[in-house]
Amino acid sequence: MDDAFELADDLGPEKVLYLHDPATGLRGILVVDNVAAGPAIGGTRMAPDVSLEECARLARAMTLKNAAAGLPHGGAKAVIFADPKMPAADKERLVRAYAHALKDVQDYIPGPDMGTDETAMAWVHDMIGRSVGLPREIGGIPLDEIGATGFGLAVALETSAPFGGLPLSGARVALQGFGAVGMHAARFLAERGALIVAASDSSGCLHHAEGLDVPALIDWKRRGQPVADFPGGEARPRDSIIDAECDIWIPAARPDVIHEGNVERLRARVVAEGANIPLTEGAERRLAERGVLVLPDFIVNAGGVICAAVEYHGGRQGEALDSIAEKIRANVSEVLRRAERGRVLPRHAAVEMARERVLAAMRYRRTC
Ligand SMILES: NC(=O)C1=CN([C@@H]2O[C@H](COP(=O)(O)OP(=O)(O)OC[C@H]3O[C@@H](n4cnc5c(N)ncnc54)[C@H](OP(=O)(O)O)[C@@H]3O)[C@@H](O)[C@H]2O)C=CC1
Ligand SMILES: O=C(O)CCC(=O)C(=O)O
Repeated sequence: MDDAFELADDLGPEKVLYLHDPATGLRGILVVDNVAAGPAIGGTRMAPDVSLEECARLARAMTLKNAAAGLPHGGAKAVIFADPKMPAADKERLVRAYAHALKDVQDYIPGPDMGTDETAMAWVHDMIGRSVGLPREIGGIPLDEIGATGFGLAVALETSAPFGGLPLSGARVALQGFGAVGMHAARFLAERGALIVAASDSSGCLHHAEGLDVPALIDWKRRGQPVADFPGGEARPRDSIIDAECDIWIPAARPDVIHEGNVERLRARVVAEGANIPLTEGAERRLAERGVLVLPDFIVNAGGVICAAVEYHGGRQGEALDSIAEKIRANVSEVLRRAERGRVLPRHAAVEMARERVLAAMRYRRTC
């Protein structure tokens, strides 16, 4: 896509910036989608291969997510084109250059995303005094460390049980991605009695029909080991996660991983979208035809940004967790009730609900 205006509709994007710093090699994009409710919060992704279109779709997901959660913030997303596994000193230089490039973009508050973490947000904060998802030592609520999004996913799945979902006790769960979202979702679900029967990362997949030892696997992964090398399960190719025999499937890695070409392989009865935009529209439609309940990303993975907003406004960890539980419970019930009433996909009900809120916020703006 060459022309950013091709992305424009009635909500945004409001601003698209290309960032380039020849001295450090920084190349990046920022899409500020909509700021009607307040300055935009959204993650900064470090990855070599994200398109402008994907960044804009992720920014829109943030607009809808923040509006659905009733936060006084609009939506944005940024990408730094680079390998997140580069040496720490190079990463720090790049992230600091990125922060410097954003110093005057006051309507964007950077948060962590794939390839960035609390430390990266501390560097951004040090440069421009503005970021969320900070380490505890500088007054933050380290949202990835505490597993804010994984906690929200467990609450969402619990809430969905009476609306065509499943009781968590004994449910077999497969997770694609075992990073900040995936590993904590596994932990909170296992605590609620679920069996984690498969998990994958970028290099492989691990299956165990009787349930993986989640705390031991988390410890293993934190020591930098690939999940497939963990001794307590059977190693299989990375994408075998799609074929896992399970009741609940949780994408917690990259966008568009389930599409029309592989959707028939999914065995689950419920999909909880931990990742952002992990299923194509066609795949979601097909799953609905098969009676699979798909819980939409921007409703169920809002735990991280709710936590970030609580931190930004001076709240504490306990308040953040209470707020995540309260908002996600209310939204999942509301969306699934609307979907049932209107006989529409949960995603359509969720978009309708969030758009109503964004449009209402836009009507208060001077420029409206
Ligand atoms: N962090 C948060 O609070 C939130 C994150 N999200 C979304 O959730 C998703 C995951 O984010 P997060 O957990 O923070 O990211 P992390 O970088 O912490 O973890 C990503 C995980 O995905 C794995 N992975 C990457 N590519 C693949 C692949 N092709 N197949 C299987 N696994 C893969 C990585 O493997 P490896 O370990 O080998 O690198 C890693 O385990 C993203 O879409 C993000 O936008 C949404 C809301 C909030
Ligand atoms: O934690 C944040 O502030 C960013 C959240 C985010 O980017 C997301 O929810 O995808």
